[in-house]
Amino acid sequence: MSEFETILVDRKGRVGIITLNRPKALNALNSQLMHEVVAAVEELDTDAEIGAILLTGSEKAFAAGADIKEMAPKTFSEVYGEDFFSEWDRLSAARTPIVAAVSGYALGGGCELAMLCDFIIASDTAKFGQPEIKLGVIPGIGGSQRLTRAVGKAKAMEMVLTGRNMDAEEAERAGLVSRIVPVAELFDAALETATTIASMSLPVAIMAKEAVNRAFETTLAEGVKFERRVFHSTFATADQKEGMAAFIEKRAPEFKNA
Ligand SMILES: CC(C)=CC(=O)SCCNC(=O)CCNC(=O)[C@H](O)C(C)(C)COP(=O)(O)OP(=O)(O)OC[C@H]1O[C@@H](n2cnc3c(N)ncnc32)[C@H](O)[C@@H]1OP(=O)(O)O
Repeated sequence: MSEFETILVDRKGRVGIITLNRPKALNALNSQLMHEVVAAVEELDTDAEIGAILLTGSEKAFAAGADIKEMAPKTFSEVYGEDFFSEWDRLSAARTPIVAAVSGYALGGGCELAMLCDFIIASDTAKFGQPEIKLGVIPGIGGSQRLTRAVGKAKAMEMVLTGRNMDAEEAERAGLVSRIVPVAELFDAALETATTIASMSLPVAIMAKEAVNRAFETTLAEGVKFERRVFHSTFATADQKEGMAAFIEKRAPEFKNA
């Protein structure tokens, strides 16, 4: 695994763990951190030994947003010219399931990074928000789109226009997070979830992820048709044979990721 300065990368079994590590800046997402997270995800994504990725921050902050100090002096020609923040889009191309474990602040780019993951497990101290408007800008890493799809127009519009934060309970009620756990249990709970995902057949997990994501990109009829075709494809895997044989023989499956 490559050497990184703003993140820590570790492995537990088949789970790749990326921990944002700029504690003094509450994990503010500067360019170096962005390059490193994207590189680490891409590296883990192409590693056949990895079946799930866990992305987390510190207890106080998952990430307090894009780095305001780095961004402040930039000009229009610079941000437009370099298509500033477009590098984050590469996370959407990852096929391996990515779980975000969020404690404390997930604001602006931090909330957007969590939403770039496949789902979010939150601690009871988590706070989500898109406060960019208070800085005279708007979300730029997909927040206006992903937050709206996650929580609906009314809540997303209020948050984006006022910069109000949501606590973990509101985020769970609104559908932004899959569940809340006590802060002391967050890492273990998220790792257990990621380990469960990594214990499944990787090609089938990738197909399942692709099918759920298709719901955001297409009509219901097209989405159901896509799901049906991918479901049919699972019968081309050895793991479908193994999974069903294991059930019938009353034993645990031994998936070969094939
Ligand atoms: C523009 C786009 C597309 C996306 C964005 O993400 S814009 C940024 C959105 N985020 C924010 O506006 C949140 C900014 N941060 C805060 O409001 C506060 O830091 C806090 C409420 C999250 C926490 O407040 P607290 O008093 O507990 O801590 P601070 O003393 O304010 O912060 C500690 C340390 O971290 C630096 N910091 C925090 N957030 C950022 C950031 N987004 N960018 C750069 N630096 C950040 C903060 O300046 C302080 O460092 P110094 O003591 O060295 O100033």
